[in-house]
Amino acid sequence: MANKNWILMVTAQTPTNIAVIKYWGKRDETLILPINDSISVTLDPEHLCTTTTVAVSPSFESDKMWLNGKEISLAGGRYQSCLREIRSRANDVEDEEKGISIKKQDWDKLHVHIASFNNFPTAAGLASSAAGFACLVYSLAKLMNVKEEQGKLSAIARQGSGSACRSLFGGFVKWIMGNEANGSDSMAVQLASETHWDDLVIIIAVVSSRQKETSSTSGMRESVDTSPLLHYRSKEVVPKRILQMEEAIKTRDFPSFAKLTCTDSNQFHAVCLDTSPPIFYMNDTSHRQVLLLSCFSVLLITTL
Ligand SMILES: Nc1ncnc2c1ncn2[C@@H]1O[C@H](COP(=O)(O)OP(=O)(O)OP(=O)(O)O)[C@@H](O)[C@H]1O
Ligand SMILES: C[C@@](O)(CCOP(=O)(O)OP(=O)(O)O)CC(=O)O
Repeated sequence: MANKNWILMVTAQTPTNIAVIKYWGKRDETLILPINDSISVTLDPEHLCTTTTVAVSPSFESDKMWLNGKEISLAGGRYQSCLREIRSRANDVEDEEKGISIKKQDWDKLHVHIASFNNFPTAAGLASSAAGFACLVYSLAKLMNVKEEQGKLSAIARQGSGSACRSLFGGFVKWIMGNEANGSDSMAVQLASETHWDDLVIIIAVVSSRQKETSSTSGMRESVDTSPLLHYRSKEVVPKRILQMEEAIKTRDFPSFAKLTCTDSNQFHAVCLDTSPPIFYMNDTSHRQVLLLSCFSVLLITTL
């Protein structure tokens, strides 16, 4: 690696996912382990998605990241966890055309530059962290020739943002909460592929592009600490709903799918109100939309 005049790049695109049985609450904040299973639908990549380019070069002096054109700090534990986990699984990379040969052991000394763009509002309740961290992990894994299967990669993306583990798969996806203290069994699995339910159309109505006042991370922390309803929900309600939702997806039973989705979303917002001080994610426009759409018997999957 004496020659410093080379650069190797990988670009990937990852869609966001919308939870139909929601994740809200962690049992481990560092490893990002949830208090209940969740199920989501991954959107088509051409709609709401993240595009991330990761590059490596011997001339880079430190790891750096730009989000939507602005440099952000990689110091946070979440970015560091993803980088560390992927680096520890890196393999040899050969690019004969460019005359590049990176040995497994070189990856610890090389730095990466990351540029990521969301084609939808960031931190506004449309799961930008899901698409963002899934895309980051996927593109880094490609760059470093990581050979793990998708489930293992989902467990790494989970350490960036919980919902990100579900965006590693298309179609209908379940995040199994797992029981192990080290998080090894907390990962996403695909329930059904993107072609399973072709006539299901998801409409995303963006009622505000403004950044949420309470991030999901701090919101769920406050709910875990103060909401009795959340603990009832995670133990008594979600396990049954997960089974019912899996059945509704398997049999393409739209009335059940729609009812479960709306009921779960309403309970999620009820938990937010039960949190002290209460969290308000819906605004007047979203309330009016939910009412209007229920009049037309159409399903609106509320993202938050
Ligand atoms: N493309 C990206 N690459 C890496 N990190 C990202 C990307 N987009 C967003 N993030 C991270 O995710 C954070 C936003 O996460 P947050 O959970 O608050 O909002 P959201 O994911 O848009 O909404 P929600 O999860 O509530 O639906 C950003 O502040 C940033 O740290
Ligand atoms: C309401 C949700 O969208 C919350 C998503 O929360 P995040 O995955 O963004 O939270 P962190 O794990 O702290 O990054 C429900 C869901 O996607 O299941």
